[in-house]
Amino acid sequence: MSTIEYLKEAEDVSIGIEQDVTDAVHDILSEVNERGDDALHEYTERFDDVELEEFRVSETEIENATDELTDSEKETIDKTIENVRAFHTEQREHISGFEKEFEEGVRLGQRVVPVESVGTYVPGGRHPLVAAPAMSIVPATVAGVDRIVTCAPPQADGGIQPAQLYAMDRSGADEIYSIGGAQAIAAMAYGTESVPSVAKVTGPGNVFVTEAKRQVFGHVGIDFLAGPSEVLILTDETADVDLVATDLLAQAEHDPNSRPILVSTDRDIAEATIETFDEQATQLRTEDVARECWENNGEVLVAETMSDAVDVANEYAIEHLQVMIDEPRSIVDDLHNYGSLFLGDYSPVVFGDKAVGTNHSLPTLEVARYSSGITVNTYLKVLTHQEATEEGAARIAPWAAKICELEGTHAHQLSAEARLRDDISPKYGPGE
Ligand SMILES: NC(=O)c1ccc[n+]([C@@H]2O[C@H](COP(=O)([O-])OP(=O)(O)OC[C@H]3O[C@@H](n4cnc5c(N)ncnc54)[C@H](O)[C@@H]3O)[C@@H](O)[C@H]2O)c1
Ligand SMILES: N[C@H](CO)Cc1c[nH]c[nH+]1
Ligand SMILES: [Zn+2]
Repeated sequence: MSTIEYLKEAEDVSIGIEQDVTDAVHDILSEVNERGDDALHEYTERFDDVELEEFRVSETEIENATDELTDSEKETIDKTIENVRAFHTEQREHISGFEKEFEEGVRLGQRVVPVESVGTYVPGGRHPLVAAPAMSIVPATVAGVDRIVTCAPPQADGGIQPAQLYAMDRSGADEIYSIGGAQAIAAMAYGTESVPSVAKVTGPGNVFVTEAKRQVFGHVGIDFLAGPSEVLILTDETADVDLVATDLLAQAEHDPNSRPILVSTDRDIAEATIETFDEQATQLRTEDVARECWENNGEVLVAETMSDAVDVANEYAIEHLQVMIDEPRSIVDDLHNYGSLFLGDYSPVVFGDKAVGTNHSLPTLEVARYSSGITVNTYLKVLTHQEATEEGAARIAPWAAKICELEGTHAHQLSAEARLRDDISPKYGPGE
């Protein structure tokens, strides 16, 4: 049993999505499915406050966005895309097919092939996230996906924010649409007059986007649920309180529904962080959202021992797990539920969010208990195959037939028995 004490506890500890969001999203999905572009126009006016003639972004708009950026801005974005490509290319090299003779005359194997078409959502409501296109689109290009469709919400002028649009194009999107929220997920899942349907929808977003992905799952594939950002920082008595507070704020500013959590083995550090968080928040241009988030969802826990703290981290199965203790590597083997792990004072979440090359599209809502974040695997299928020679088949047929007999699957039994050969097949049948 872990011994922990809450200095600050979120009032509503439910990690689920509220029923009113579920209902609203259900309506949006049904309307887009039934009425296509007409519904997209209505929702874009209602939620994004713009009227659009075309959802598809033209080559000219992409060129204009590119012209609006300075060389240095473009180089910065290119560098992030390059880093994400390098990391995911390495990842691809560690996923392989194989074929092997498991029994004489029976070869079994697997091939790794890309999903044919994907739709990637790029968040852009509060902040048009500029590194986000690389995170969803680049791994799809590395996997070899044939058709990559991508959507981001329109800004006040009706277009996608220039730096974000540039990043979507440079990351390798084939088709870019200016559509946000649940309606974008619906369009990519069901297809409309303007937007093609795809086999799998991926990418993070707010609660509406996340719930929409949950509801379209089955009709199309999804990556996993990647909702409002979360961080759990684990500290001991050596932590630098200023850094801890800064890094909590960095996720709190994302969304009022974000979850910034501190678990410390040292009470003084925990109390000082609460004070410092408050002081630093006043300096932020994003203070309102960060405070609302901290007020509703911020948590501070004191754990008696490091082992208790590790148990708490595993129970939370948080999106970003930041370890700011004397020897961060000493507990790595004990940590097994997280989206991505950040070790030491010099590896803040923002590096993974924006720059180093690991993926920032990560599971939230305790989904890290069963899923990892976006990897090249997200866009691949592992397809198995088998080939037996006549002799190999004759060796397998008896026991396949026997299993069928036990089940009563008669046609299966006959299919197996059609491959028996008196000279090879071992004896089988009742009593043998
Ligand atoms: N888990 C991850 O990997 C990850 C990564 C990046 C970002 N994020 C999260 O993405 C989110 C981005 O959220 P955002 O809101 O800024 O952008 P967003 O693009 O996810 O959502 C904006 C859209 O939400 C829709 N919307 C807004 N209010 C609505 C309402 N009342 N009803 C129905 N639809 C509505 C609008 O259509 C709008 O276009 C944040 O929560 C952030 O934490 C998560
Ligand atoms: N922290 C987010 C993942 O939850 C990713 C991100 C992108 N830009 C800023 N943050
Ligand atoms: Zn972030």
